[in-house]
Amino acid sequence: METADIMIEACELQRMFGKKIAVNGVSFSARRGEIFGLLGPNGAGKTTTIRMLTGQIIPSGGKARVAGFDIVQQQRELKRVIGVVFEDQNLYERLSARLNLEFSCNLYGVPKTRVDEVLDMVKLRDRAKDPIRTFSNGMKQRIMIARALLHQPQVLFLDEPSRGLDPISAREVRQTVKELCQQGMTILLTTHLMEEADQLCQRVAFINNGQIVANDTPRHLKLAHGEHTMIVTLECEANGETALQDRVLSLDSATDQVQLETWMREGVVRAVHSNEASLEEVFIKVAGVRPA
Ligand SMILES: Nc1ncnc2c1ncn2[C@@H]1O[C@H](COP(=O)(O)OP(=O)(O)OP(=O)(O)O)[C@@H](O)[C@H]1O
Repeated sequence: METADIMIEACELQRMFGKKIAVNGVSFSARRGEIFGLLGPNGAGKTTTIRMLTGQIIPSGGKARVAGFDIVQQQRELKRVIGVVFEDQNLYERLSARLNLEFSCNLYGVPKTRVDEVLDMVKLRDRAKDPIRTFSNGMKQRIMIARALLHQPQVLFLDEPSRGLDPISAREVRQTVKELCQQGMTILLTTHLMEEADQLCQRVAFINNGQIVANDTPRHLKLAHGEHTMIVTLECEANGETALQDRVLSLDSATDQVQLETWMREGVVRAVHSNEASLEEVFIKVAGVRPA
């Protein structure tokens, strides 16, 4: 991997709050154009990690660079290259989407011509004139993302982007995140929704009790830690009628393989499906706790 392609590099990051260790030696890296997911249950240390990487709090130990800038020594440069969306939706409800964004342009010295560009990026230009209070929560979230993109950051940080959203709104937000990634944006998001991470992220790190317990692509994690099973659909006779029944067999068990061969010989197998482990199952196995 070219060093220039590493957009986030965290090395042994640590953060104490009094005697409590919220983040305990976290190391990972994310490449340009990648969606990297930091996954873990409540209190795992996800938000604290993001707050350090975005220069909002100072680490108690360790180092990190974002887009090449040291998160402690080069905060001014850092702020120029990152966009951040935290959970609370602090938009002006009575103002239109456009005025909300123009207000931020004034604050950050960005030309107002940029507003239409970011509205296009989140596919809300047709709603530009409408007051925010008429927007769904998902649309509000996309306006927050648009606002974070005004100054053309290279790395976008999203803390629980679909928390509190209904499934349709959450899907819209995920679509926006995917499109931004396709345009080359590097995105670090936190989530406790394993399904969301599986759909979106090229790489994920599982975090629990302030420590990373696994870090890989969702596919590799599922292959390495998931159980290898298949679902066999059998045709059975019951009370003179034919019924279908699903049975789960382990791919790693010799006994189960013999069983499958027997069913095949008997001609009762209707279908065989591979049964991939979910990321949630892998998290529980690796971290020893539920992600949510
Ligand atoms: N300002 C603070 N003062 C004291 N303790 C804190 C502070 N911020 C976070 N913590 C503690 O640090 C730990 C990690 O919190 P953090 O918010 O990073 O977790 P999280 O993974 O983002 O959880 P959630 O999904 O609930 O937001 C928790 O035990 C939390 O109570």
